[in-house]
Amino acid sequence: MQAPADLLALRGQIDALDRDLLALLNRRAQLAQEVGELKKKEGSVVFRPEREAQVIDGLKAANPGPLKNDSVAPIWREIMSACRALETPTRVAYLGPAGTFSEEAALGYFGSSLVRVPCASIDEVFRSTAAGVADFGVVPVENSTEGMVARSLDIFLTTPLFIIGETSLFVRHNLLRRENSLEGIEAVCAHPQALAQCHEWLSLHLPHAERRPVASNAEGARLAGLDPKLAGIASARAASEYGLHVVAPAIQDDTHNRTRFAIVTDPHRHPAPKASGHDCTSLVVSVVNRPGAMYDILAPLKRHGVSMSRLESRPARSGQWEYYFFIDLQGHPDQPAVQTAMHELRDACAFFKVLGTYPIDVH
Ligand SMILES: C=C(O[C@@H]1C=C(C(=O)O)C=C[C@H]1O)C(=O)O
Repeated sequence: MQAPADLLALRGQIDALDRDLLALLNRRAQLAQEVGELKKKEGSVVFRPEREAQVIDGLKAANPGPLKNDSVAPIWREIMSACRALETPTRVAYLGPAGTFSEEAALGYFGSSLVRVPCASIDEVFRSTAAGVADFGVVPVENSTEGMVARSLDIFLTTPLFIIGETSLFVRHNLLRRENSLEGIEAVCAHPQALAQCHEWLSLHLPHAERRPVASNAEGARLAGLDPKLAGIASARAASEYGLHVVAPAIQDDTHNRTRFAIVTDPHRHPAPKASGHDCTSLVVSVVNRPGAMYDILAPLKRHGVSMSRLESRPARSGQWEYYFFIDLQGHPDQPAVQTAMHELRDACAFFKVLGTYPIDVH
């Protein structure tokens, strides 16, 4: 049946605009190529997280609508990803295999024009990035239900890599299986964090099924694809990747479940991002255990008006100190108040390491 005339007319206008957009995007891509040539001459790096954050911030501020501001960031991340790929390939390591939330975080942050380097463990993500097999690594650092990701934080203590960005993701866990039914599931295979985040649902609906921890949720989905007695807990993308049914969607106990990821790289190959205007500086420190030690950490921040957006403690395993504190400060060391507060903090601490300074995640 012929579409009504006004629909055809509107679609005609959309087609014409798409041609204009394509021409504009190609002009943008050419400019990015020229920027790439300049960078090559200077011997400087291609990826500039602070510039990309400013591009998105600026467009959101200028957006007259009706396009929602939430749509601006993902659209321009893709555009910048495609432009960046014309300058140089971006190789990104993350906890694989295909279909993990870490992969989704990598695609959300860098856009889909990237070279995927899936790794078998968080340790391998750090190792591959340090060895130069990947330019960047994406590692989970905290979850809104389960708290910190201990393995990542432990590696941060000693890794030579530093953080140049952050991204966070709504994590929706789904029960996946070959059969579209809950009958006859003997074991649920997933990453220990996912099993923990779905604890109440599993206790209620599959009280007799074994909870089997595996290296990643995608690995659990892969195993569920091989054996009808197994189920996995993973993303909807993993379901299509492994040909499984979503037997029960969104089974996480907390509907606002979010995971925050850090983007890491080698400081010998990549400079620290310059100030973008909305930045975060991550530190790990320890103090000798004596009365007032915690006050000594907090006092310099109060004195210089620097806000702290995160304070996490982790037991030290050396026996020498009691705890390490992971601290996120709002701001960039280019700002005198932040720099002075960090100097004073360093003097008050037995151990002090800057993990990185980077633009705050823009949605
Ligand atoms: C074009 C540039 O290179 C990259 C691509 C960007 C873009 O497409 O806007 C922005 C920053 C860089 O990550 C640039 O540095 O300006």
